[in-house]
Amino acid sequence: MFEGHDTTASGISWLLYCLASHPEHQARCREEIQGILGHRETLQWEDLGKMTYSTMCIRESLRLYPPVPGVSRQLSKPITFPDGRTLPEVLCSLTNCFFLLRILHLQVFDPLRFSPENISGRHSHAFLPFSAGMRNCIGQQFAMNEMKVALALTLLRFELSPDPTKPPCKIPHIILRSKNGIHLYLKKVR
Ligand code: HEM
Repeated sequence: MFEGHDTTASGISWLLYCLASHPEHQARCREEIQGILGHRETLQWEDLGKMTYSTMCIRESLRLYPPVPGVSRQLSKPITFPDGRTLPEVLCSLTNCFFLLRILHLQVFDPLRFSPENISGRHSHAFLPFSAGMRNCIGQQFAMNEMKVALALTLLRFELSPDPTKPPCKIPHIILRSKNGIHLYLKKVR
């Protein structure tokens, strides 16, 4: 169940963990969602586009905890780089998004990395949770919307905090999981 199921489950789980671990960002997302919904308890399609801060948090969570830690490709023909070095056709090249995303940036949860001004000069391939090119994720918009809905409906009802006795232990298999699960406490908001 790679496409569209385990990926989204992983994305939502790590997102909730990130926000549980960063109450200040969790509160800001909740305020944003409450401001958009007012007295409503369900989301409308138009609401999703207004979740600016929550979207930045989702992207930051995908950067630190990419549900697909790596993708592999087989070259259909050899490539020669400008400096003369070549990659042969048979080589299966692996882009380790997990490595890439974590090494190129600080390992601190900072949603403002994805503010409009901060992303304006950034290369489009600097952030690759959904891969890129011809075989990128066809469900990425759907996945982002699923994550927004799950986040909004959860934060409207619950305050999240991590269980300090059971920190998650990441295992970057095909899908990024936690070996021991992700344990959070939920407290009713109202
Ligand atoms: C957070 C959620 C998701 C993440 C991080 C994610 C990530 C990815 C990545 C990295 C790839 C490329 C894999 C590769 O080339 O080896 C991919 C492919 C794909 N994804 Fe997603 N995905 C997510 C959700 C979804 C959803 C919700 C759907 C469908 C509704 C979906 C459908 C697909 C399909 C069909 C492919 C194969 C595309 C192709 O080979 O042309 N994904 N996804």
